Amino acid sequence: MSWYHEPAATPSDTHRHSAEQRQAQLTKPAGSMGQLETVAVKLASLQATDQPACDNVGITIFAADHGVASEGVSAFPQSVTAQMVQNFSTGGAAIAVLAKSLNARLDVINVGTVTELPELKGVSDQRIAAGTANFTQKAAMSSDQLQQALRIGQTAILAAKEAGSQLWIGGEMGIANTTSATALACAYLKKHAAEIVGPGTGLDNAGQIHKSAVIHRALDVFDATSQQPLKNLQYLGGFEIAALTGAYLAAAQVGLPALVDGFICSVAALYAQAINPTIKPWLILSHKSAEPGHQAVLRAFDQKPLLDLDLRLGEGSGAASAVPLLRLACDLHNQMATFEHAGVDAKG
Ligand SMILES: Cc1cc2ncn([C@H]3O[C@H](COP(=O)(O)O)[C@@H](O)[C@H]3O)c2cc1C
Ligand SMILES: O=C(O)c1cccnc1
Repeated sequence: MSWYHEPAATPSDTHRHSAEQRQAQLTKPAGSMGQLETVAVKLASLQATDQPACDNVGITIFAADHGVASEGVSAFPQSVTAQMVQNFSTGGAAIAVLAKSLNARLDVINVGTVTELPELKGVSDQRIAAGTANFTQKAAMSSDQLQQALRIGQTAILAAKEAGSQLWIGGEMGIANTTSATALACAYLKKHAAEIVGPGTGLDNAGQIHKSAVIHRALDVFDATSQQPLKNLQYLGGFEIAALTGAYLAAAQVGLPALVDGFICSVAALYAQAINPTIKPWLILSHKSAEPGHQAVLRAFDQKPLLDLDLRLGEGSGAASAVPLLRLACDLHNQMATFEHAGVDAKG
């Protein structure tokens, strides 16, 4: 049995129960704070505490290039992946600004840009290869490379846990990775590419038709429609997507709640869940991406994302944007008065 098949930690039923009881006693009609209530209860159960908190947030961005970029499936050139890694390091990228504003720790792991990068502040060079292979021609990566990527994700989680994170956010950067994520979603959800393909960084209609044909071709070549998540990841994935999958698996195993970002991260989480269904309780969906495929992927989780802001960036930016909401949910849970304490009459 590989490490990722080991069962996830067990959320605390005792703390879930007492958090539910506390919510019922707070000075508001029961359920009136909607998902802010349920997510606070969930965090109390996952963190096994009466005082859930998201003060210490760890963010890890995995970056890698994709061979399938050579099929012309992105509105941007492949060089942007490595350039954005530099932008993460110097603080100009959206996720860097969000992390700073949230006072969250940001770690960037280069799992496979095509170009080698100089030493950069906050960036760890763990390149598995110079990008994946073009998966319309051959498997994106070898099974050994897949194992490496999963392990890198696991190691990142151990570091986040060690640093005292109460909540972990994964993010990704990789030009053409919506093509990889869409192919993976098609393989798992048994969809045709044309049903769920989207613009990614901004393809027009013709571009999306071409992208869909490329995915269709890849799925034809590999017959990857089987429910074999590891094989699908190897054939159609990216190093950053597989690292995210490994990270979601490990987060659940070490008992670290993971706030899942948009389309690409959700696909990685979907695959983590397929590999090891026990991890399910540890995933919190942050937002619904504007990328059309996300709708279909979200249906495979039995929870509603917190936000719907038409975001479609990636980098973990949607998850980071939901952190203030989670902090508010925790404050409400921890600080509101009960009916009894405030002398407010309870429901008759
Ligand atoms: C400047 C820039 C910053 C980004 N940050 C995230 N992405 C997002 O866009 C890419 C996926 O879209 P596609 O499959 O169409 O290439 C990923 O790198 C994703 O993280 C970016 C894209 C660009 C251009
Ligand atoms: O939702 C996402 O993760 C996303 C959407 C478009 C481009 N990159 C990422």
